[in-house]
Amino acid sequence: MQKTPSIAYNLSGWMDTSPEVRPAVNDNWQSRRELAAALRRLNTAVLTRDVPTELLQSVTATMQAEAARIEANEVVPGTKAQAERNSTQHGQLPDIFYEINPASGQSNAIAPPMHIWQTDGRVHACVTPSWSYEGPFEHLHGGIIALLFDQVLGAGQRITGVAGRTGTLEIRFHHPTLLNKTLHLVAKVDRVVGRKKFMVGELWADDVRTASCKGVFISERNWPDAIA
Ligand SMILES: CCCCCCCCCC(=O)SCCNC(=O)CCNC(=O)[C@H](O)C(C)(C)COP(=O)(O)OP(=O)(O)OC[C@H]1O[C@@H](n2cnc3c(N)ncnc32)[C@H](O)[C@@H]1OP(=O)(O)O
Repeated sequence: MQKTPSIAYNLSGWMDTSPEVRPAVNDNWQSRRELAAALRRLNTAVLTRDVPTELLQSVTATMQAEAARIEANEVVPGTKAQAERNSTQHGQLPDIFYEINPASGQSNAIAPPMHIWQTDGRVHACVTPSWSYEGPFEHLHGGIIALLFDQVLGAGQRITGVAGRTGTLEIRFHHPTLLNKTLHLVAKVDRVVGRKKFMVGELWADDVRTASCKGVFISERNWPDAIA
């Protein structure tokens, strides 16, 4: 007997079908997006400027005070807790997941962020990684490429209608990937064998395929709609 997932954990509606980033569901999430963008900008600026020590110390004091103002609010830790809160302000699980995912979340300052959409039985994504994601000189870190693939292939497996967790990712890095350039990813289901979904994907910078990936995603035995 399969356990029926709570409607609150259903991620249908998470995936876009348009290359345009969807609007935030409300002013609260729009404000979070804008704050995340400011934080990314600050991080990249700090990493790429020759900043006087006094200025760094002054900005740190300001940021500590600002962090304390945010921390003074009620704690709602993680996607699950936010979905269970189920308030107008926090939206539904697909909205929350869309906003706070570490690879694609528009409202997560850690995320580049990558935009993902589905069309024609494939999943597409675009992302413009800044200097914050540098690995080898002037190029994208391989671990970040793994993150992007995990997310895109992980989203793509849902074309099968069943969620699953990443079992294996195998990445081949063909060429260095430039920073500060819009990259495109594409992924599709190669085959499904029992609970295993075999995914394939590619990362492109203009007309150069800089990396390719094979992934195996494995559905849980009893909870097909469980989160990724
Ligand atoms: C719209 C939403 C978009 C969301 C995108 C999110 C993308 C991000 C996804 C993630 O990052 S998930 C987090 C990283 N992954 C994990 O934390 C997974 C940790 N590992 C596990 O939970 C379990 O090991 C796993 C669920 C992967 C497998 O456990 P099972 O107990 O279900 O597997 P089982 O041992 O019954 O084996 C089932 C089949 O899978 C195969 N298998 C098991 N582990 C495997 C593995 N790791 N890689 C490849 N194949 C594997 C196994 O050989 C077998 O094949 P056969 O049916 O042919 O015999």
